[in-house]
Amino acid sequence: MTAPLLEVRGLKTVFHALDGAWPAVDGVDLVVRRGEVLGLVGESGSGKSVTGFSLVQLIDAPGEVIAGDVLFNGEDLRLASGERLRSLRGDRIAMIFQDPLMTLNPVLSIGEQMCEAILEHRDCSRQDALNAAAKALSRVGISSPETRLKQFPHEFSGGMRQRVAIATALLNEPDLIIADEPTTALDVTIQSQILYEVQKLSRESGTAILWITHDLAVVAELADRVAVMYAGRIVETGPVDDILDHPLHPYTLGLLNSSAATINPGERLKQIDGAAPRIDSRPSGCPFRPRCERVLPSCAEEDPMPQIRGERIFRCHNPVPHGEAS
Ligand SMILES: Nc1ncnc2c1ncn2[C@@H]1O[C@H](COP(=O)(O)OP(=O)(O)OP(=O)(O)O)[C@@H](O)[C@H]1O
Repeated sequence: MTAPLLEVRGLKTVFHALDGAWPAVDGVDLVVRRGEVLGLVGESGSGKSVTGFSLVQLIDAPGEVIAGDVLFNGEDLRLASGERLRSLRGDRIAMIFQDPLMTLNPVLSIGEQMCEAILEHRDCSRQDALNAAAKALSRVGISSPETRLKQFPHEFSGGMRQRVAIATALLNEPDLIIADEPTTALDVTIQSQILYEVQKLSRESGTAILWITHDLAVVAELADRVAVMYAGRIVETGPVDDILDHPLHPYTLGLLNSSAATINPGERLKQIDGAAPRIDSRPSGCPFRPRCERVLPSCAEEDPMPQIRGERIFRCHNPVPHGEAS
């Protein structure tokens, strides 16, 4: 088994409000191994993005990371200086967002900003940086890269802009990419192309990816392993095929039954009843219990601890038995 590249233990991030400090991320444990794609999946508001930003210490007030270890290559990023974090971000760890304009500067040409991203972390000539940028654009399927480098972000379509953002993220061959819903805004064909290319690139360069998404179809297509998030914690983790074949947590089963991508032709989609709780009104015990079809009296009394079954970890008092995953 490959050594973990990223190991997160007990990560807790709160948002301070007048009436208290409410946990958006509530004791998250995660492992990302070298070169793998880990899909972090869950409904809106489950805490996926806040987890991504907490990992790289990019949480601003009123948010605050208040507990946990974030070990990247063995180094605890929670203890790293601002300077050290800046040098890791964009070099060993890159981020891609749903809106590529969060990473692309609208007033600089693509070539200028890609060069800058290289020269900030590498000692090489501007011409070498430009050559590397052109190569990176070709790798994500952008033709005539030399011409494209002279253009500005607004001269690219949404899909092309996202490819540029991905090419920029890959420039310094990072060990880890944190991708937060980067294909959600794109049409399905472009989404598939980008997923395929990112998977290929990660395999070629050994880059691990934490892919944040609410879409199980993306996870099924791209990920090696999956972590399912609900109400600020990871409720189930395991290899993607095992989770899709036999979810153990009723929430994972609910997500599968409500995704067009994972049900059989002719079957009906079934949404999970109710809505995810707000961070300031989470129920005691298991936070999923008001929506759970397998709820037991003990679920109100005791928050389930993580249980390990082979490569699977889940938090549930009444997991889905084999053969009932539909
Ligand atoms: N700046 C903020 N101030 C207060 N609460 C916040 C802030 N940002 C996020 N939250 C809270 O943290 C919770 C988790 O948000 P997060 O964006 O991580 O969810 P998510 O799973 O990524 O959802 P989505 O898919 O909609 O982005 C949300 O319920 C939200 O209320």
